[in-house]
Amino acid sequence: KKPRNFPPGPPIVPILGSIPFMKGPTLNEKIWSKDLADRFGPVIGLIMGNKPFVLITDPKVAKQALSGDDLIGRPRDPLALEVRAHNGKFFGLFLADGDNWKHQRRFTLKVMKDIGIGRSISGDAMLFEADQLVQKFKTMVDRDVLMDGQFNIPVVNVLWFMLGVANVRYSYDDPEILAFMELLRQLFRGGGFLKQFFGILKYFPNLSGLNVRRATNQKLRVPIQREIDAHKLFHAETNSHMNDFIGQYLEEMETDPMMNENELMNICQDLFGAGSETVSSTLLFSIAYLTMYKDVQDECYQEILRLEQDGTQISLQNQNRFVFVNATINEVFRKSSLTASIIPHRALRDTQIMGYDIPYDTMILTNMLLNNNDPTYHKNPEDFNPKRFINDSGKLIKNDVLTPFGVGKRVCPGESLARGEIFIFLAKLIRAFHFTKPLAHPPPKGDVVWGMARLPKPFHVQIQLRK
Ligand code: HEM
Repeated sequence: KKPRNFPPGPPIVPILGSIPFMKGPTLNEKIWSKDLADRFGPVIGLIMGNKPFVLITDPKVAKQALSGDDLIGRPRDPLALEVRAHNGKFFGLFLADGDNWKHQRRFTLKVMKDIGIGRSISGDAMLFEADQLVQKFKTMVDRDVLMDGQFNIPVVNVLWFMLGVANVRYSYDDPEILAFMELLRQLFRGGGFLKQFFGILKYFPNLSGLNVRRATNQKLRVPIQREIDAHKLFHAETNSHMNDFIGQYLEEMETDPMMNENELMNICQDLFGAGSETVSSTLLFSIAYLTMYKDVQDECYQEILRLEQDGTQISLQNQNRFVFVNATINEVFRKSSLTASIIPHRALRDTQIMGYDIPYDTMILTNMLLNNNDPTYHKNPEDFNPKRFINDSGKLIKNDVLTPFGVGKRVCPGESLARGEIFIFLAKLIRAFHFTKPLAHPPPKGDVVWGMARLPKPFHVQIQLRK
């Protein structure tokens, strides 16, 4: 049964809930369709399986709803409970909620600000990785190259750098990092939030991918645990201060009873899980769009050259001066809609949105995919046009509707890190290479495959060294 005064939505039937009354061939297409918003408006009440679920399609309503405290829980995903919970409780950042989550998040944000983006040293790590990538790409020029996974190692290296192995970087053929990366990829590509509507899937662990997810998760913990142990040993032997994330967390544990090794392990898993495929996929989408829209690629290159001639090098400190490159990155976020929605939220108490009743435990999603393609917010949304993010005075426009990192109290803690990395990698690549259509394969079209997010379908390009 639908709850009383629930937001408007399609009728429901037993077991499947609203699904038979939603248009589209797949569950993803049914949920993110324009049809639902056209029929029911900005706040839509659905029943999925037997669970109440509210989809917010208006960006202003989403911003307001998510900035309060009522809707910042995370649903108790029955499949994630099997894989990540201890005694029925979630730890870390991604899946947890409540006071413990708030505490861990506050500490993580503080340390990430100190070491992640605020310090030039992490910018140096990004520049170093970007230069290695340029060297790697130089071995692939003048032929068709399959773009799939090229950015994973440099992106994971930057994360390892921040978490705790500042003096070690993995090379492109290191078997251990390749295996680690493949696990992250499997988790992200095979995942999908919508499976959680159907708790029954946990009784079919092979069919639902639960067994693979469980094994992958176990394997991911191994190198993280090794680093935690190495930090503990180093601290015990030298008693010296450690300024990377793992080191700072271990030191905090000595005085703060809410911090413990289990939380630390879960946070590290979350940072890798949320911070690798997202960034590398955005970079892949960027290469696809730059190849498709040569004029945009040329304008990025001209900006980089112009600033270089004025003495402005590609660096985190100078990031804001590269207006057109940053506008292009925003347009990649909009056009790809890598994140079609926020990660599902949960009502922590009975509450209201726009006068409708939202009962405790209701799942909440937004529809950023729809907003990103809505002509009310983005003129001619089908065009790839970075200039929509630049005003008449040549400054970057902050567009409140484009929110790839979410909004409100659970907004992505990795936004600055991600934007910094994407900028540095992309600017360095555009400076060195020209990306053109492949010779013997179909040209990229920005095609998407669904996993935990909308991910780029592998495509071919030709890489030419700029003279
Ligand atoms: C292109 C890159 C990225 C995009 C588009 C992205 C987007 C998002 C979105 C939409 C959310 C959900 C917000 C919500 O539920 O309301 C999120 C959460 C999160 N992201 Fe990111 N993200 C990116 C990169 C990163 C990076 C680099 C890191 C860390 C190193 C990271 C760590 C996290 C974590 C830990 C959460 C969960 C936060 C919580 O629930 O408190 N993300 N991200």
